[in-house]
Amino acid sequence: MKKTIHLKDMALKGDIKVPGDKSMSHRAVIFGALSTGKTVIHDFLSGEDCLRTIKAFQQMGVDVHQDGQTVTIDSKGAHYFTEPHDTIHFGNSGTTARLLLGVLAGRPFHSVLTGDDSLSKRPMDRVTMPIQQMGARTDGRSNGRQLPMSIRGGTLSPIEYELPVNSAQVKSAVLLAGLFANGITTVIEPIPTRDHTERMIKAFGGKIDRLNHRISINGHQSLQGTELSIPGDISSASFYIAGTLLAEHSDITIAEVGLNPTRTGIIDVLEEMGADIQVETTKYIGDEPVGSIHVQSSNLKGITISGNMIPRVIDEIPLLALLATQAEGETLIKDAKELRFKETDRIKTIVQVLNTLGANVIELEDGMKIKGRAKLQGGTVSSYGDHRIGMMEAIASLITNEAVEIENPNCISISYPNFFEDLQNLSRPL
Ligand SMILES: O=C(O)C1=C[C@@H](OP(=O)(O)O)[C@@H](O)[C@H](O)C1
Ligand SMILES: C=C(OP(=O)(O)O)C(=O)O
Repeated sequence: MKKTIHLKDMALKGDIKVPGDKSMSHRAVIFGALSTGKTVIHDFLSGEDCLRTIKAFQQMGVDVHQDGQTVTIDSKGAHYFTEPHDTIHFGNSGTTARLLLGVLAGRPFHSVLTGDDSLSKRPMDRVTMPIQQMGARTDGRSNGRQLPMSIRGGTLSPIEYELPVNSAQVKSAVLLAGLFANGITTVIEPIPTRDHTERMIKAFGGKIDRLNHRISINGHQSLQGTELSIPGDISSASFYIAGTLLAEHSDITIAEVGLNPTRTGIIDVLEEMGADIQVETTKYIGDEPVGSIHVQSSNLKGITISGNMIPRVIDEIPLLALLATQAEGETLIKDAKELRFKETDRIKTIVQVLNTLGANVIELEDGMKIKGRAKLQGGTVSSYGDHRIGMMEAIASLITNEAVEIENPNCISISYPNFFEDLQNLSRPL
């Protein structure tokens, strides 16, 4: 399957609300299942990845009902989870795999876990190592490092664990396992990563403490079901932000989008690049700031993106690289080796795609160097089955001379099922 798109001579204009945040949608289902009583989730992201999280809990006997963007969970709590009869399939979702490993570590039954080709290549030992230290038993392919894998959980001992990789998924997995441990589990994160787990547990009546880089959680807390709404996903909003900056005479406002500071690195980086962008926090949903982003076409300049900033823009780097091809001067992205462990090796796929379109990007071990003001031609590029690469290619078509033909565009429904319709609705002839 292929999708041909060409948005040259189009501007992006108007107001939009993007679908619910993917990270928060996963976590709302997880905490709803771990809680006692009824949970109602509004504005849930009904993308393939989050549906995998729902299915996993249904397989453990939890009553989860999805009706469009509303999810209702009736749970008696984790003690009532039952051993799944069948393999649990995590599809393409790294978040489901890592966070569910944390939950299953604390359940005294056996589960067999699998994923699609991409997920089966991604490292799981970053999670199995700490949960084994806590007392879970796991084994899997490649010496236990990759899916398919099996897990038998049980009573866990608390640990103090310093993250060897800057990953919110690993942090969250250890904290979730910590809920089943006899005592206080502490995760030390040298560089802050997204903190939706820490914020959301409070909405379910849980307690978690942060002291500088140390996050501590007590085992055996009783969580209570709740009603909550999921704000728009800033990672999805970023595609339109990038498109607006690239296309002439463009001006959009994105409403009701999550503005958690661990996720707004994209705004800070774009401001440094010279973007005309304004952000306003209008309310809080639970502990999460929510508001609007207003952006207009801008001339950008190249910068260096590195260090502590990387986890705050980790999923936006495909877009930042595209923007850098049009900025004045050179952009350097470094300290971003984690990109090699995403749905694709995103350092390789970004470089490959942008160079095929006519850019000048040099691959580095931990990032890339991008020459600005390149004339992008267009052509045929694959999404490589990676939703964020596919969407970046569609946005590139705003500035390519010829059309962009995207091979395997279907993967976009992993995080944004109506992406092409929403993009079309924002596009106006110049
Ligand atoms: O915790 C999460 O919801 C996520 C964390 C990030 O992964 P890592 O924690 O592996 O960096 C991010 O790339 C992913 O899209 C979602
Ligand atoms: C890396 C991503 O997700 P996951 O790790 O959940 O597959 C992503 O959405 O870009």
